[in-house]
Amino acid sequence: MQSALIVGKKICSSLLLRNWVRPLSAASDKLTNVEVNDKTGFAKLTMNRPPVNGLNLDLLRDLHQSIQDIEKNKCRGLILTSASNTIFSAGLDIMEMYKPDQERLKQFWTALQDVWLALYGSAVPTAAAINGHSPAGGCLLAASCEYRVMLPKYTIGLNETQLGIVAPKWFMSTFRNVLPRRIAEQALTQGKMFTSDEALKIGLVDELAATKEEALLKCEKFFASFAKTDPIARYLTKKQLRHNDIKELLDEKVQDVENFVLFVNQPSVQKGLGLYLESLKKKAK
Ligand SMILES: CCCCC/C=C\C/C=C\C=C\CC(=O)SCCNC(=O)CCNC(=O)[C@H](O)C(C)(C)COP(=O)(O)OP(=O)(O)OC[C@H]1O[C@@H](n2cnc3c(N)ncnc32)[C@H](O)[C@@H]1OP(=O)(O)O
Repeated sequence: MQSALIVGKKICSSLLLRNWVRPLSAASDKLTNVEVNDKTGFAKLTMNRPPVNGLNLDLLRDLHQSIQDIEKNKCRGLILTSASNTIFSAGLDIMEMYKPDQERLKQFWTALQDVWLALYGSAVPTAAAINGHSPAGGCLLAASCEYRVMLPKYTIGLNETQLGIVAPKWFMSTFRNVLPRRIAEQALTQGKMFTSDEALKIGLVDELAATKEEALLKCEKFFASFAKTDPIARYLTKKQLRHNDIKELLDEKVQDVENFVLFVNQPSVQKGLGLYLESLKKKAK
């Protein structure tokens, strides 16, 4: 595990200090970084896998560990964001799916399931400060949170159909939890990527912010809106609302991994992934 959890149980639950707690070790070699504001109890979980926060097995495992740690420490809010200035997350690291090692491929998908289950079902209030592009798996993470604040001039969406991929049911449930059903259906079938303005208009994000700092503040303001609610009642309400989506994946977790492995190993899918990777690399030249 490479996550830098820089808060101990004491700090998080007793809320003693005033500012964001500084990292204990340099953040540059960590895939995720957690900072807890000991005054508010809000945790900032930053993805830090340059260049694009591609969700590979290691980053997913780190994310899972960090979410669990934040949860265990009874933080009062979790803000998911990115260390990059332009990318929230490019979604799944396609290298994990292209010519894969079969055992690792299973672990990879299981790790994604675990991150989703932890984030979507988190007892701690969650928000995403989307400070860059957020396609596919990046959008999944943001949409799994309860609130989203996005910076202008970026794009977000579940673009799977454009890549010849059928998004799994739990990706779709996540979208349906945020968007009106008809808009979710159109967005998913078209594989549409929305600009920040469009995302705001359809309700995929809740607010726009000019800077990352402003986005973080807006996420904190969202958490503050729960000041007068009972945390247990709040969580049980969220839990019930999300119960069916979570149960559906839990009931089919192993089958879902098998579906994924079967799908990814199809020669046509491998060919498509190879071409897509090439196109991304050509674009970078
Ligand atoms: C019914 C049964 C169902 C079973 C389940 C089946 C299937 C589900 C399977 C899969 C689900 C997948 C969901 C996903 O998340 S797939 C990933 C989708 N992501 C994308 O399409 C985004 C692609 N990337 C981009 O659009 C741009 O890179 C981006 C806008 C994010 C950033 O642009 P920018 O110009 O800043 O940077 P680039 O030069 O494009 O990229 C830099 C560098 O990074 C590499 N790269 C980018 N994205 C990825 C990625 N997702 N995976 C791996 N590598 C990526 C890019 O190639 C460049 O590399 P290099 O040239 O520097 O080596």
